[in-house]
Order: sequence, then structure tokens, then C-alpha cells
Amino acid sequence: MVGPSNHKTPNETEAILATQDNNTSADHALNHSKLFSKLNVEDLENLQSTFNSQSLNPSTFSRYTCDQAQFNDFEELRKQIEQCTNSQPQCNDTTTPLSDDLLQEEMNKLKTKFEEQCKKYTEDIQKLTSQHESHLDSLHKEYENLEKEKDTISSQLDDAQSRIHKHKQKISNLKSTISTQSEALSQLQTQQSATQQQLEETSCTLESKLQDIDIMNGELSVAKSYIAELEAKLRAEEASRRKLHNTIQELKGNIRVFCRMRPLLGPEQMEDPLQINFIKEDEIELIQSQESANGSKTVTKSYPFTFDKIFEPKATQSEVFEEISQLVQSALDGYPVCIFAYGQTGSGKTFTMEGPDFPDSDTIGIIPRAVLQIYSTVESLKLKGWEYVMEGQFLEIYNDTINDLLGNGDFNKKHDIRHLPNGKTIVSDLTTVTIDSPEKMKALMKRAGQNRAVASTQCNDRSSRSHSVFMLKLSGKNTYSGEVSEGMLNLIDLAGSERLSQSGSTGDRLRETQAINKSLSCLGDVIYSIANNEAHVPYRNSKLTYLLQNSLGGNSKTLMFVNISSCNAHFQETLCSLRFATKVNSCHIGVAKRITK
Ligand SMILES: Nc1ncnc2c1ncn2[C@@H]1O[C@H](COP(=O)(O)OP(=O)(O)OP(=O)(O)O)[C@@H](O)[C@H]1O
Repeated sequence: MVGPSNHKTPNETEAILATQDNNTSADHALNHSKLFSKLNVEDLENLQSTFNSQSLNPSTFSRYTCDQAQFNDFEELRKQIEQCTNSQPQCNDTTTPLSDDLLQEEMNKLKTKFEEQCKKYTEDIQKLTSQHESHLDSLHKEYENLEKEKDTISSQLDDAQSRIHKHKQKISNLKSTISTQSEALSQLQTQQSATQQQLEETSCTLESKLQDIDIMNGELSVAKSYIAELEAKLRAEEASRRKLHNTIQELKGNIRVFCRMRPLLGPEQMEDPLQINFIKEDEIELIQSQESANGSKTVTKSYPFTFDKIFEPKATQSEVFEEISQLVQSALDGYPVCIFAYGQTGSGKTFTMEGPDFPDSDTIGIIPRAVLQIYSTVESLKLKGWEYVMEGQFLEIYNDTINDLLGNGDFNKKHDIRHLPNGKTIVSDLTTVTIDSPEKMKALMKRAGQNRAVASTQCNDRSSRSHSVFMLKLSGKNTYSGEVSEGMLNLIDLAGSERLSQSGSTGDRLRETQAINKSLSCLGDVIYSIANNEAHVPYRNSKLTYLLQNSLGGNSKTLMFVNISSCNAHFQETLCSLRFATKVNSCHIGVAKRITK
């Protein structure tokens, strides 16, 4: 219990505490102890409550203050207050009692001081708290930044680790590749050394081969010059062959005559055959048996004939062509060549020149065979530098008028015959066809056949009532020597030479026969004039003779086929034909000239 005499006023308490301020810190504890001993319990409890109202406790203080000395003072003061509060009765027993007012005053002072100090401490603490909070905020931000940084670094780390892992994987793969490559490299090196060795060996072989090639090149150039020499020789020989061939043709006579007798056909085989003896290949004898004037005996008369060649009825088309193939060659060599067939109607002229109505490869006549031969010869001549162009024209002389057999069938067109100074004969406005294939030749023959005037007579159901002339122009050029040649092959199928009395023709047919006979008679006149070396040769008397002027007059190599029948009934016609042919054969018409540039 605290008596009223022990109770101190705040002023007293403050005074007690004020004394403290004048003392050194070493005396603080003792002074406080003395002071507190003067305070009663109520004073101390007031003091304690002041502390508590300031919300000041040591733990809070220690959290915020950095001043250890202040804290220690404060703590000491608090402990003393606490101690005095707890031990008030004893203090009251040992200390000198103070008056109540003084104590109260002391207490008030002390309280005020504490309150001020507490306020100051509180302000400090607030300041410190604010500093601390700001510091804490910045730390917090820093922490957050660091956290972020840590996250970034962590993600970078993860990324780096993943990359490291990948790199490691890559490195491992590379290592494995390097190991494989190293192995391959070593194998390649082994191979390379083997190849190197092979290369060296090949190089040696190559060198020896090159030496061989050099030797072979030398041999080749020798062979080439030998070939060139041979080719030159060949060309020279070809030229000489042409010359010799021409000489032979000349020696054989300019107008040569071949006689061909056709076999008995169909019903003719029941008739009397012509009596003929084939004495030699160029000699025949025609026999005529006649009753004597009184009819008591049979008189035989012999008519011998000699020609360049005589073909018996069994002679094939190929055998006949073989004999004239040299003339076809002459045309290729640049000579004008003329082959014509003469004979009575039905004696085999068309068969000889063209072939039968439906020919095959065995029965085709001279015209298609000549074209085929020219084709094959042109091919072989290419090796000798010759290149040829073949152009064909086909005309007929009907009633002394020229018709174009390759034209459109319009026979009203007028065609003139002209002889050039170089020996060439030209017919105006004729269709010219380039014959560059055997098919073209066939088409050409077909067209001519369609256009050709054919009329039936009593003598022959396929009798041509016109002279047909196939003209083949052969233009050649030698690419080596530059030599140019222009040959001409005229293949003429004359109309039948039967006598008017036998033909039984009347009207138009009679006029046709008269025209045919006139032209053939003109042909005879020309032949006779040439054979008798007459100054004037009547070529212009007919279209036929005018067309054949160069062929008969010396520029051409000319061959006549005289076709005869096997029927005895045609004896007189046959005799006439053979006599005419003999006259032709005797014609010496000069030397054929080759057309070259
Ligand atoms: N050597 C032969 N072998 C077989 N048949 C032939 C022979 N010669 C002619 N003939 C045939 O005799 C017939 C008459 O021949 P071709 O038509 O050739 O006579 P041609 O003299 O031309 O008559 P034309 O003067 O009337 O034109 C034809 O049927 C023909 O096929």
C-alpha cells in the first residue's frame, strides 16, 4: 500500500528524472534507483502506462533503432520503473519520505520527459519505419527484379542447357560421322593409291596406244592417198570405158537393127507358121513355098536377111533388154539415143517397148527396164561423183499431129518441133515430169496409156493407131570434176505398118491408116535418101521424120527393132518389114556426138 506521504507529483518525478540529465551515464542507474525509491506505486504505474501509451516496447525499439546506447538507456529506465513498481513497499521503507507535491511534480516531469523521449523515439521509429519500408520496397522490387532476372536466367539457363544438350548430341553425331568419314577416307586413300597405280599403268598403255595410233594414222594417210589415186584411176577408167563403149557402138554401125519375131498366139497356133531358119544370131532365112505355075510342084524361095541381132520367138524381154542396155548407158553418158520399133500391126512393137497390157517384172518392156537400169546406174555413179536428174515427156503423132500424152487430154494444143545447133531436139509445150521414183514412172505410163489414141482394127484388137514417143532427158553433173552431161533416150513405138488392103479400114480408121502409112513411107524415103547419100533428105515431109531428124541424121545412136509375126499369113508384111529394116541397117549416118558442157 502506498501512503499519501509517499506519493510524488509529476513535477517531483520530473525533477527526480531531471537530475538524471545533469549526471553522467554512469550515474544513471543509481540516480534512477534513488528517484524511483521516492516514487509510490501509483506514480510508477502511471509512468508504466505512459510507456505503454507511447506503444513503445523494447522489442519494437530494438527492431527500429540502430542506436544501441539509447536503447540500453531506455531499457534500463524501463526495468527500473518495472522494478520500482513491483517493490514499492520496500522502497518506501528505506527512503526518506518526500512531500506529495514534490513527488507529484517529479513524477510529472519524469512523465513529460518520458513522453517527449517516447515521442522522439516514436518519430525516429516512424522515420526509420518509413525508411525501412522504402528500403523494404526497394528491396522488394529488387527482389522481384532479381526474381525476374532469376527466371530469365533460369530460362536462359534451361535454353542454354538444352542447346548444350543439342550441341553435345551434335558433337556426338559429328564424332560418329567423323569416325565413319575417317574410315571412308582411309578406304578412299587405299582406293586412290590403287587407282593411282592403275592410272600410271593406263598412262603407259595409252602412250603405247598413241604410238600405235600415230603409226596407224600414217598408214591411214598412205591408204587414203592410195584410195584417192585409185579413185582418180577409176574415173579415168570410167572415161576411157565411155570412150571405148562409144567406139564399139560406132564400129557396130550408127543405125543398128535388131529383128524380133513374136511367138504364135492363141488361135494363130492352128495356122501355118512362118517358115524361117535362124541360121546365126544375126542371120535368118525366110522361106516361101509356092506352087509352080502349072501347080505340079512346090517351089521354095529363100530370103536371107542379116541384122545386128535376131531374137527368136522364145527370147525373153530380159534377153532383149540385155542387148540394148549398153545404149541406155550411152544415154547416161551424155549421148542422144533413139530406139524405135517398126513392124506391122500386132507384130509385138508395143510388147517390146512397153510390155503386155498387164505386165509383171518378167514381162515389162524396154521403157520401164531402161528407167530401172538408169536408177541403179545413177546410184552406183554417185560413188564416182555423178548426180542425175531424169525428166520424161511422152507424145504421140496421130494423123500427123503431135499430142501430149502426159497432159490433160486436150489434144487441140499445137506443138512445134525444133532442132537446136547442139543436136538437141525440142518439142514445144509438152508436159515434163521429173521421174524420181519407179512409182512415178508407172503412173506416167498409165497416164500416157489412157491418153493414147487406141482404136480397134480387124488386124489387131489392141492396135495403136499412132506413133508414141517417150523422151527421157538425163542431166548429169560430176561433183568431183565439174563435168556435165545431158543424154537423151527416145523410145519410139511406131504405129503398125500393115497394108491398107489387109486392114479393112474405112472412114476415120481409113484416114488414120493413111496417115500412118504416109508417115512410115516418109520414114522410108528418109532412110533411102540417107542410104543413097542424097544431098537432100526429106525430113520435113512428116512430123515423124522431122522429129527423128537428129536420130537418123547422125547425132544419135539409133537402134531399130523390126518386129515380125510368126504367122505365115503375114508373110508379105514380114518380108516388107525385113526389107525396110535391111535398108535402115545399111544407112551410115555419121558419128554420134556426146552432149557435154
Ligand atoms: N514376144 C512376145 N511374146 C508374147 N506375146 C507377144 C510378144 N510380142 C507380142 N505379143 C503379144 O501380141 C499381141 C500384139 O502385140 P503388140 O500389141 O505389141 O503389137 P504391136 O506391134 O504393138 O501392134 P500395133 O502396131 O497395133 O500397136 C499382144 O497381145 C502382145 O501381148
